[in-house]
Formats: sequence, C-alpha cells, structure tokens
Amino acid sequence: MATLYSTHCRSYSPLTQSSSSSSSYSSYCSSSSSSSKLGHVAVSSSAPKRFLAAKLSVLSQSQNVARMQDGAVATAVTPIENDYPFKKLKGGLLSVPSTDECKDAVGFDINGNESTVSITVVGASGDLAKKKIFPALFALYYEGCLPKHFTVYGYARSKMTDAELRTMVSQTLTCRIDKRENCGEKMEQFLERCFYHSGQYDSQENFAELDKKLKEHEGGKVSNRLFYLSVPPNVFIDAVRCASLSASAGNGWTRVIVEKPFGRDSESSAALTKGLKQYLDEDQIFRIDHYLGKELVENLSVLRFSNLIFEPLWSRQYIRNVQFIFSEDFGTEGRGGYFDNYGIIRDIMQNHLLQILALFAMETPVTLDAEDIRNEKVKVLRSMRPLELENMVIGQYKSHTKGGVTYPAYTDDKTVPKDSLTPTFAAAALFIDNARWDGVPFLMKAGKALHNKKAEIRVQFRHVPGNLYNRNIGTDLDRATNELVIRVQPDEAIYLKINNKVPGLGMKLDRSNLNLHYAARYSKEIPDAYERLLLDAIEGERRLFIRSDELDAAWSLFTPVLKELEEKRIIPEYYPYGSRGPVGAHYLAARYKVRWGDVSVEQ
Ligand SMILES: NC(=O)C1=CN([C@@H]2O[C@H](COP(=O)(O)OP(=O)(O)OC[C@H]3O[C@@H](n4cnc5c(N)ncnc54)[C@H](OP(=O)(O)O)[C@@H]3O)[C@@H](O)[C@H]2O)C=CC1
Ligand SMILES: O=C1O[C@H](COP(=O)(O)O)[C@@H](O)[C@H](O)[C@H]1O
Repeated sequence: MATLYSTHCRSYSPLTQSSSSSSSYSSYCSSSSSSSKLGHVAVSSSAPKRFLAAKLSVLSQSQNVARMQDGAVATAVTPIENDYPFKKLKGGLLSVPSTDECKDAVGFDINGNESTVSITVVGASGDLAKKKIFPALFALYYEGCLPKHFTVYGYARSKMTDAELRTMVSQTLTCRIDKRENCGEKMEQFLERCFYHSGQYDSQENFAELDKKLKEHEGGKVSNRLFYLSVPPNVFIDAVRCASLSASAGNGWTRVIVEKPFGRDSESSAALTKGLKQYLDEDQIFRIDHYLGKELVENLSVLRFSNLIFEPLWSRQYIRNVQFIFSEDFGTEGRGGYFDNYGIIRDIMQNHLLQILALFAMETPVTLDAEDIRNEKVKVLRSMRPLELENMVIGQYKSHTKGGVTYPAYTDDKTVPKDSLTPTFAAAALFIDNARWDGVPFLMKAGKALHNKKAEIRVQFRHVPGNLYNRNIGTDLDRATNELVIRVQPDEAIYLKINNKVPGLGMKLDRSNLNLHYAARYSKEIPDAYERLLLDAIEGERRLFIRSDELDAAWSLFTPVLKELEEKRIIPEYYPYGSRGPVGAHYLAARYKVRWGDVSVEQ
C-alpha cells in the first residue's frame, strides 16, 4: 500500500518532494483534464477517501504513473511495472492512504457493482461486544466510515429479539461519540441496521438461517461478509466451520476477525491455526491485537521513519535500553475464570507488548505494505532469545486496605482457585541477537491491580561520552541521559527528556521535556483502537493484524518459560493491591544496569 498519489492535484513523493499545491498530503482528486496515453484504471471517484482502490488494467510499463477511472492521473512512489508490490495485491488492487476522514465510504466493488458489507458479531451478548465492538461500529457509522450498504448482525446462543439487541447496544454505548452532536439521531439510524439471530456456535443449520437473513439484506448485491469471533477460544473452530460452510459470502469476500487468546503455548496455537486453516485461507484470518490499533503505536513507525533525527540513533550504538510498561489500577474482577488459565504473560506480554517491541525494533520495511511490515516484524521475533526463567519476575496481588476500603486479593475471586499461582504481574528482560540490538536489554513490565493505569514505551539513551558538563550534572549520570517516552495511554504524548541550562548567571543544568502532548496539540478525539481495526478489516488492510508465522515466533519465545513456571510451580512475589508491584522487578532491571523509567520522581 501507500504508493499511489494523484498528481493532477499535486506532485508528491514522501521524503523527497513536497506537495506542489495547497491540497493536503492525501486529499483525493476526483477529476482531471489532462490527457494521457496511459490506459484506463477502474476506480470511481466515490472510492473511499481512506484507501483508494484502483484496478490496474493497463499501465505505463516503466513509469510511476497511472490514470484513474475518472480521469485523474496518479503517480506512485516507485515505478508501476505490473510488478512488486502491485502484482502481489489481489485483483491488481492498489491501495492508497488518504485522509483518515472517511465521509464518502464506498459502496461499490472495483468493477463498479454495488456491494454490501455484513458484519456479524459472533458472541454478541458478551462483554467485549458490548464494551468495544458495537461502540466501535457505531463510531465508524457516525464518522461516515462504513460502506453505504452495511448490516450488523449479532449472533449468540442467548435468546434476544432485534429490539432487545438494539436496546442492549444503545444502553451500553460507552464510546467517545456518546456526547457528540446528533448522537441520538445517528444512533437511531445505526440501530435500524442492527439485527440479531440466536443460534448455537456449532450448528451449521443455525448459521444457514443466518445466511438466509443476510441474503435478504444484501438484496442481490455483491456480498462481503465479516465475522467477528467475540467468543471464548474453545468455540473458535466450531464457529469458523459453521460460518464458512453455511454463511460464507457468495460472490464477495469473507473475512474472520479472531480475538485473542490465540492458544496458550506453541502447540495449542499451532493447533488453532491448523483448525482455522481447514476452513479459511490465511488472508481471510484477521488475528486482532488491539494494541496495534492504538494511535501512538501506529505513530511509532511514523516517528521513526519520517524523522531524520531518530532513525540514526535507533540502535545499540546510542540506545542503552528500551522499556515496555503496562499497568492497570484494577484487578481481574469479573474475568478471573478466563485470566486464571492464562495469566499476565499470555494476556499482555506475549501479544501486546511483544508486538510493540517488534514494531519498535524492526528494520525499515521495503514499503508500507502489510506483508513487508510483517516480514520485518517476524525477523525481529526470530532474532530474539527465548525468555529464560532467570530473566523473569512474577507477582500476584494480595488484598490491601487503604482509606478504609479493602481491595481483594486475586484469589478472593470465586472463579479463581484459592491456591492459584497465576501471575498477575510479570517483568522480563529480553534480547534481540542481531547487529542492531546486540546486548541491548528490552525490558517488559505488565501488571494488574497496580497504582496506576498506563502503557508506555521508554527509550533510554547512552551517556554522552566525555561530557563537558558531567560536573554540573552531579553523581547520578543515568538521570541525565536522554529518554524518549511514548505514552500510549492515557493522555497520549511523546516527549523527549533533554538537559538544559537553568536560566541565570550560573551553570546549573536541568532536565526538561520536549513534549508533544496530544490533547494540547490536537482538538480531535483519538479513535478507539477497535475502530481502526474494524475499518481495516472491512477494507482488507492486514498491516495491523498478526500473521501466523509472527504468532509462531512469538509463542516460541514464551512457551519454554511458561512451561517451566507451571511445571516448577514457581511462587509469585505477592504485592499489595494498588502498589507499584514486586520489588523483584527492580532487581531484575538492576542486573542489566537499568532503572525503570516510570518510577523516577520526574516521569
Ligand atoms: N472482554 C474483554 O475485555 C476482552 C476479551 N477478549 C477476548 O474476546 C473474546 C470475547 O470476550 P468476552 O466478550 O469477554 O467473552 P464472554 O465470556 O463475555 O463471552 C462472549 C459470549 O460467548 C458466549 N459464551 C460464553 N462462554 C461460553 C462457553 N463456554 N461456550 C460457548 N459460548 C460461550 C456467551 O454468549 P451466549 O451464551 O449468548 O452464546 C457470551 O456472551 C474472548 O476470546 C476473549 O478472550 C480479548 C480482549 C479483551
Ligand atoms: O487484551 C487485553 O487488554 C486489556 C487492556 O486493554 P486497554 O486497551 O484497556 O489497555 C486488558 O485489561 C485485558 O486483560 C487484556 O485481555
């Protein structure tokens, strides 16, 4: 993706040229008066603004120019030669990043036929569906991002009427849109497109009934179907089997979003993948890791690859250590049954934090195409040393009374065995054995029931060699090194800690932050990760979803230590609910001469 720009409006090439018109980087030109000897490219000007799809029927063989259906001329960053990366894209599709606004969502396929998208939320009665999926779908609708013809179906065993589903969706709306203008009116319109079908997850017959209903809504148009598996993992394969055999799209695409957990170790993950692939091709499977949809995680590559000042520093030569920190100020209340079978390492580290690490550490991908990015991520994961027990600390929260309020221990949850050793906290030191990162500790820390809720990436740079100002810094040289902090949530920010002189006649040094604070810089609300990911799945954009080889590599790193922890019944270090977690995490970091950045006074 990321390769075609309309030159009729402007000439643009990322990194090398600037826009020659006042139109924004990604604005979309809908007409052209220029003549061209180039062939016809089938794309309508009602194509979505976000990803403009163009079918390349005839192209200039040697140039980076193509003509759009509506006459606009577009240029690619690299020559279009019916060659990589384009020929890899199905049906000769080019996709172009445009604005993140999507007011004119497309309702046509590439041949100009009217198409529909049906989104079936399997497990619609559940927590995730209510909390995240329906609100995200509504936000996309509100923003004009859903295609013209779309239908949302809830599917679960619970008996519900369409009206009851609609009440459930409207009452559980927790999304960022809920206080916006015309929310009620838009919600009414959205709910009219929501329906419910009750059925078993292992019943082809029940899915065939769903298929019949979907067909009625599709009304003979090209049908595209997205199934979101928001059910416990033991139901995944049954639901995929029944959906694919009885309710696949007849003439459009069928895609399935699969929620984590993707297994609990290498073997079970491989079995799940094998099971899914009995019924689906890899490119139909969208394994979701919602951290990849978070705004600042998306921005990580932009920060790195579009700013000259960072990439040259991005290696062992300048970086002392990197920290990935996740904390929540609540326990597993309500999810103890699920959590006890997985623990924090599987719940957060093996997926969310490791995915961010891979994006952070990868080499520059050839293009922004999903496969190029995922290829680079896999290389990072495969260059990593499997985690060893000695490089890991685990903890579990215990009850704590503060201000007259007693907070429960993890094992106070009725669905958790009293003698459970499942970690609710873990810290780990990981290493990437490649030329760029040899010897640099990548530290991870994740915990529930801690003192705050936060997710951040901290990059600590090396000391300035022969620093002229060492005398002015004092004895704690570590404190004076530069640190780049990417605060993923809450209160998104990117800031760089630098040393500066305190104004005055003396020479006293101070630490200050060069701060990109999102709330101050942008008035626009940040979309929820599920919005971005759902939209990507609808648009067939796989960049933020996990490929099966990435998943295998991720499990290979964690499976041995997970087995060892369980086999040896390693006792976690107990920490009070609402504290900063086990002190063992500090000893682990100290072994690699690291101090956690989130515990210093000036964070
Ligand atoms: N909730 C969250 O915050 C997150 C959840 N996930 C993952 O998303 C998926 C859905 O999560 P969540 O909504 O919390 O799950 P729920 O436990 O709420 O289950 C979803 C629905 O599945 C059905 N269901 C529940 N248990 C079973 C069972 N044993 N057998 C068959 N059907 C069952 C129920 O619907 P009915 O009885 O009506 O059929 C339920 O409403 C899971 O894979 C979870 O791991 C991932 C990240 C975060
Ligand atoms: O996947 C999961 O993520 C949530 C945290 O997500 P966030 O977007 O609210 O930070 C976590 O609570 C849950 O345990 C885990 O399964």
